[in-house]
Amino acid sequence: MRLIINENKNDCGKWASSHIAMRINSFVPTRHRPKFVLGLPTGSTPLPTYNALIRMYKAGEVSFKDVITFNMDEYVGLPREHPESYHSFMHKNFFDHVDIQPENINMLDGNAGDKSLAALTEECRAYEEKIAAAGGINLFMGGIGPDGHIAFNEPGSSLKSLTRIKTLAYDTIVANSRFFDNDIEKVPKMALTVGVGTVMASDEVMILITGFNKAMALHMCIEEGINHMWTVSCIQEHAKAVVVCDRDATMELKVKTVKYFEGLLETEEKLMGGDEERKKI
Ligand SMILES: N[C@@H]1[C@@H](O)[C@H](O)[C@@H](COP(=O)(O)O)O[C@@H]1O
Repeated sequence: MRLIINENKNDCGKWASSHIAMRINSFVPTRHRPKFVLGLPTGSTPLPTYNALIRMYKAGEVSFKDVITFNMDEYVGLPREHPESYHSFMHKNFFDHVDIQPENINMLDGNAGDKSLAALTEECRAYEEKIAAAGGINLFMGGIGPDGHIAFNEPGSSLKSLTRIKTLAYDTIVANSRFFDNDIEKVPKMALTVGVGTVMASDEVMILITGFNKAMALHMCIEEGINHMWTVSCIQEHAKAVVVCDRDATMELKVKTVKYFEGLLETEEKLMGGDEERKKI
């Protein structure tokens, strides 16, 4: 696993966006996977990345014309047009500003069919099937909750889980109430989410972790063992995982850990030259 420590969240956005653009631009289509497949998160953490990607698109540095996206999660029962639905979030903050083809956007429908358990379960099954039909995911970008959840894989989630319905942890409901007038009653209590196993099946995982309130989660992800109570820690087992964090999020890490990862980057820079070359590793 690589840990890229940036000074602040905007620098994280710059690093993550140029990493995504580099992967899209160097993608070679195959019969099995004709288009680049990108997994995407919502939340405040990826906003600097989305903003930077939009700038890069406008500057002609990257195009999403041949990119298929799969979003991580969606609330159950929240109307698609609701300003806090992840559907609205993604269009407002990213899709509406780039050249992605609408038919290449995939998002879970938290109002599928008659919203019965059976209909929602079928929605999740079909989502996994769609990912497989696209050839699997090249790069999954994710954020985390303060409790270390990835997508909506709350503490205790199976590390082999696939896309399914999840009941949200109380901590997550409280954390996300900031988007619902700070009223926990207004926060949906269930969501559809890709599983830990879905994220782990992608070719590469990039997790963004910024802010003091994520410091304990970063510590559990980097310095402790794999644990279903901090589902992001699963990426220790991924063959190609990169965590992009800011200085604030490192506050619970040992000085030695920080210096170790910073030293690795410095050495890579010396040996490999420019940033672009280094990121291809
Ligand atoms: N389901 C989403 C997660 O996928 C996201 O990572 C998290 C963090 O949000 P923020 O980046 O705003 O802290 O929010 C929600 O819980």
